[in-house]
Amino acid sequence: MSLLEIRGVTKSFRGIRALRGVDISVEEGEILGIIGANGAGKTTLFNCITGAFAPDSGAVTLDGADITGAKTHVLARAGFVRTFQLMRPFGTMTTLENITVAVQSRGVRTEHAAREEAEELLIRTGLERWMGSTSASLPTAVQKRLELTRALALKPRVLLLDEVLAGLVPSERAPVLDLLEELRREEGVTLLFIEHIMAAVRQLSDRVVMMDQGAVLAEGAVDDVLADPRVIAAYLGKEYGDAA
Ligand SMILES: Nc1ncnc2c1ncn2[C@@H]1O[C@H](COP(=O)(O)OP(=O)(O)OP(=O)(O)O)[C@@H](O)[C@H]1O
Repeated sequence: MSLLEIRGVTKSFRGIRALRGVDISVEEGEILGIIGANGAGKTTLFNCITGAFAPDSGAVTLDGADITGAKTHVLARAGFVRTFQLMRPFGTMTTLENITVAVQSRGVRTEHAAREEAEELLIRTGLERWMGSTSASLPTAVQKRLELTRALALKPRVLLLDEVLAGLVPSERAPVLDLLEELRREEGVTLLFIEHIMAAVRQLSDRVVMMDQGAVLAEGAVDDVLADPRVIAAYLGKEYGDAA
């Protein structure tokens, strides 16, 4: 049994079939890259896994337990943490306050202990010089690292990243990728990430799923999927120039 199993998941929005029977299994500790053109259904899949939407049909299981349509807070307790394409830190709070709140949300801790842990995390993710800055004032690249630090503070079992590298220039991507590699090495976190930057998909993925028009078109080892003529025709042929 895989850690996370998505079976026959469908979801429509007023006649638009965003997901048409998606089957994906994810092993514990695996890093799964999810690629596909705009509108392929990637974000809707995340929404169906993390409880933002209930699927119309199909099932999602975690460790064999049915979590289909469970509420976001129940899934958060089960260890699902998600980042969004548009980041959502509390803009008027400082970086340190944001991470302290995330640490506290894991359970009852004294404010002092939570703050200490938050400081350690911010040092680890290279954000110590921004500890006192309000989150809204940070440059995009730093906000992305803050979003990842917040995810780390929640100690995820399954982490879902939605285009965490979007809007970053290549030199800004490297520290984010290093952080994700470290997460894999040191925390053994199971990671599902949606990404258009193919260099990052190649670097991080143990396996890749390519979605097209609400369905899985190809899946397997990263080199095989990226060389698959159907993937090139449906996605890479159009976008690889920009994405690579
Ligand atoms: N809340 C919603 N209401 C209506 N339609 C939606 C909603 N969410 C997604 N859709 C539609 O479902 C389809 C799949 O969208 P989705 O955002 O999942 O694609 P995506 O692969 O994540 O694309 P992108 O790479 O642009 O983020 C699209 O046609 C989209 O317009």
